[in-house]
Amino acid sequence: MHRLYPFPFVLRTTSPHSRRIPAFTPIRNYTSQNELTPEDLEAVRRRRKTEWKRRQGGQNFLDHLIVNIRGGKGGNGCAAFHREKFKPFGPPSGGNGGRGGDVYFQPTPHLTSLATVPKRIRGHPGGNGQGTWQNGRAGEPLIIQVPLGTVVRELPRDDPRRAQDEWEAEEESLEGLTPAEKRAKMRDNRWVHYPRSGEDNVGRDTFKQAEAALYQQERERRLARKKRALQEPLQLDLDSVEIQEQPVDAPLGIRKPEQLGSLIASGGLGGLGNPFFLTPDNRSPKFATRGQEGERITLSLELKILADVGLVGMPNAGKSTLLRALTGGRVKSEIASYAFTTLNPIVGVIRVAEDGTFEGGIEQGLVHQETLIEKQLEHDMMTSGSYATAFTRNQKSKGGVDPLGAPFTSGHQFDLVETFRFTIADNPGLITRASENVGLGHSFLRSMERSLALAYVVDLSAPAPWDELMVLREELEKYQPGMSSKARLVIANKADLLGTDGGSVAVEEARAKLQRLETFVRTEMNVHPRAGPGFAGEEPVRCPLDVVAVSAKYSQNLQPAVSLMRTYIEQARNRLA
Ligand SMILES: Nc1nc2c(ncn2[C@@H]2O[C@H](COP(=O)(O)OP(=O)(O)OP(=O)(O)O)[C@@H](O)[C@H]2O)c(=O)[nH]1
Ligand SMILES: [Mg+2]
Repeated sequence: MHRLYPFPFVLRTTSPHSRRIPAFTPIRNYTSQNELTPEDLEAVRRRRKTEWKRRQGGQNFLDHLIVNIRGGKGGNGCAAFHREKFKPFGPPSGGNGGRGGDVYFQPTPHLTSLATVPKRIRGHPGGNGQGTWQNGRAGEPLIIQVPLGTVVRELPRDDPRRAQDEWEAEEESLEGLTPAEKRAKMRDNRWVHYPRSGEDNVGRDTFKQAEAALYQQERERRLARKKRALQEPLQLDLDSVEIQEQPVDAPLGIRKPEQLGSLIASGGLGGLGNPFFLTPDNRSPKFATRGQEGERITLSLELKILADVGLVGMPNAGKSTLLRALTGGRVKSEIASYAFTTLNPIVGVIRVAEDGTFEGGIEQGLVHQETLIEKQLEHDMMTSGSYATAFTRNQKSKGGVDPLGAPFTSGHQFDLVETFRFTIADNPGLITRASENVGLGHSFLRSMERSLALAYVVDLSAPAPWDELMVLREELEKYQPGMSSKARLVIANKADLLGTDGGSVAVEEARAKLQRLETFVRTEMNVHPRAGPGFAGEEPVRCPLDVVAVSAKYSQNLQPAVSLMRTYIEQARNRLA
């Protein structure tokens, strides 16, 4: 049957020409309820553009996915009779079908994106039964690995993205047939007949009884499934890896318990062979049942990136540079002077030592260039052979003279004194009207909902950095009322660009600008905006913010920022504990 979709562009075909269908194909034959307003079209166009941007550039990071899953189909039962010399009427000997394979989700720490999870998952089918009482083999369980921190939710029955269940699919395939044709087709889908006895079977009472019982069981199963989906829809928070230890005194030769994960969709039962239908008044049943369809379920998967601190800022504020500086260049976040360099969140780990130093702060004067320049430098060094005599990271930390640079004096055995570590997420830039999905939208903010603290990053060299702050706060509030109260810190980046000529006037100006920013934050930003339904009529929440001026590019003044972040995290963790 041809279906009329409200959006012509959601139709997926394998034809290469389908890509050329413009997004705004005129839509004809529209009923009034399908009428699309220009705003709808604009919203859809923006969503598609956002998705396209997020996927381009080889970054196949995915944090939200809808998957359709089917358990494996059970194998068919067999209708056969035992044949042996001098035994003219052997007993029925058809084997049962094997059970369909179940589908499991197993969380694994090795994955960081949902990109590897297939959108359509089919369990393995069970084998068919055969003559001489041979049962079919059971379908192997299918284990799908998902990243740790995946939240699995079953889509409710009224969600348009939900795929049909097996009965709805059958009903649709029967549409337009006469009742007799429907009955015949349904019978075909459920029964296997002994050769040349189909018509004869259908007229017999024993078959009719068996058929009625089968339909009855099916109705009960369908009802039970509906009830389960309504009362206890599947909801899983896969944030721990299951570890099953084999007891140490287990006897030799016992197989290790297999780690399957969480059961998502069970396979269908195998069909029954004809011996099952043997009764006192039917000594040669010439029919068997087919295997049942596996359970069908549509799930929404969401990946929670768990970072303690999230960086929020306009494009080009220097968030990626800051992440590189804080992690001592370990995180290769891409840096470039154009907007929207970062397309997906990136998480880095900051390791803090006992005395407050952190890994990124050890090598003084480290400069974080733009990715392109850095690659060129690396290439030049590679071709000139300078790497041949260079020290490795570990050699450097043991003290000694690096042939490439100045003597390395710190001798910091970092791993020995690390006392605190936290994670920090670099995010794509947020701009005005991001909450309306302009720019890269705000979908990445989802992963920041769970951050313990947020830090605004602004460009201090911009004419009015305070305006950026207002926009950022407003967008956070529009995304989720109350979210901006998580922000604790304002990082005024690119401080190196102020007072560059060294003249006292320029330095004074720079100081005045920073002071103005601090005053603005103290007076305008310390009270939570009373936006959103949850905040109407409540006392304004006080949320004082700290301001730190840094230069991410030249790794300067980062230590105060790190110790402040550490304080927020410790406070938040204590509150949670
Ligand atoms: N002078 C100076 N330039 C900086 C500093 N931090 C970043 N930059 C430059 O600012 C530009 C943007 O830096 P990114 O780190 O890519 O900015 P971003 O905020 O991650 O940008 P998006 O990913 O597009 O949102 C680059 O050209 C950096 O070299 C700094 O402290 N001083
Ligand atoms: Mg960036």
